[in-house]
Amino acid sequence: MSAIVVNELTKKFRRNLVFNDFNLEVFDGEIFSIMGMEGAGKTTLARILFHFLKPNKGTIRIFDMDGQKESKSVKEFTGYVPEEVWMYDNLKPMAIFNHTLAFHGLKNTDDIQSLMEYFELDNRHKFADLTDSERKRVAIINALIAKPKLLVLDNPSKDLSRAMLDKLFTHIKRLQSSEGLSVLLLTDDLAIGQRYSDRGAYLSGGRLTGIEYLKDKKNNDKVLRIFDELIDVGAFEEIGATLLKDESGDVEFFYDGYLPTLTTVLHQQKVKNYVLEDAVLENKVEIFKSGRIISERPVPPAQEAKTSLDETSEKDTIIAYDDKAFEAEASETSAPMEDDTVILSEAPLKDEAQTTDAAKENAAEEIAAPKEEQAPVEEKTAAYDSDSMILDSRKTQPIEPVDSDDVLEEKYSFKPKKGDE
Ligand SMILES: Nc1ncnc2c1ncn2[C@@H]1O[C@H](COP(=O)(O)OP(=O)(O)OP(=O)(O)O)[C@@H](O)[C@H]1O
Repeated sequence: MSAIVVNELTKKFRRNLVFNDFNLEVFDGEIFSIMGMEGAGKTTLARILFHFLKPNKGTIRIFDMDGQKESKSVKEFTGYVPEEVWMYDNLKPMAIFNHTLAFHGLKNTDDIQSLMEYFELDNRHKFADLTDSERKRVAIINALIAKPKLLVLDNPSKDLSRAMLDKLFTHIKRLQSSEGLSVLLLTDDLAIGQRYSDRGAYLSGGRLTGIEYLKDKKNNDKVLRIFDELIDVGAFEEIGATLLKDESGDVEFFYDGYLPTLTTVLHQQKVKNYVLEDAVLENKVEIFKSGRIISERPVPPAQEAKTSLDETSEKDTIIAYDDKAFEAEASETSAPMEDDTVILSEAPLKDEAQTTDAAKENAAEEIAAPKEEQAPVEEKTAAYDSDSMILDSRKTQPIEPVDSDDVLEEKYSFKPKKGDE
């Protein structure tokens, strides 16, 4: 049984088609990341999964339960850490956690203490007075103490330092092997997705592209640079190459297909001056920033047509879970960020309405409020210094108002009991 199965999901906000026949399967016990630019639809997907938003079309099954009709039961064994955390401002973390345990009928109060220590959180301040990082950690602990089978994390890197993220995923991986926890990680940071997931995919144009095994994955991603004049770009695109740069005498493609096919085309096109190099994450980021889609990997021909392969093309690049490879890539891709490539806190959407049913259904659950970001105090670990791989499509994704019946619930909060503060 899979943790999540989404079938032919379509979601639009007025004329803005966010999901278009979108399909997803997250296996039981895996960490799956969906990586996409800001505005690609990650938060919308999370809200649909938890029935806070109604899709126009499609089915959602969470551990084989109907994500919409049985959403209340689904919430009993799932945890959601939203990008923007909303909680009752006057409560201290401990009171919030005790409420959550009571809601789930659990008594594991020991977990609260150990998780607070692990995530370096104390109980001195009310929620309203916490930093964004502390609020996010409250949401994480709140989700974990309910012992979920599935955890959905929406953009955790927005408020957490790399060191804290590393702690979070160390803990998650422990739960993955001891309890079989499944995780859906939604992120606009490719490095985070690649770093922590078993499998991942890119969300673009309302669909998932390029599902990849990231753990221990050796891949074939290349960048081809051609310095000849008058190149037939179409001939390369036909075999799945994605155009990165098109200037006379300086053309670049991203290619992750079968290399002999590429060298055949190079040969046919009589290309003389070219370089084929291992791609770095930055190349993929470039593609996603530009809105282009990495083509499906072409199927290799049955008979390997061995041609005069460029020496460098024989060398595989290791992306993802191997630490050393990650560090190597991180150092290659740590170029300064462009002006428009910063993480930004998404302003809460004011045009969403709330229905009383959904509000009731989620009473006594999480979660948090938007706040100006403060610099996290945790130390950065050297391996995670490639901060530059953040995607941002703000300028191309205006927020449109939505019909009120599109939204089942925007915020979910709970009412505190007397004496909680
Ligand atoms: N309630 C809403 N009303 C109207 N448009 C919406 C609403 N919620 C989301 N959208 C639009 O849907 C698209 C997807 O937004 P969403 O927040 O899901 O993206 P995202 O990938 O999570 O981005 P971010 O990283 O900024 O959170 C955007 O174009 C956004 O403007």
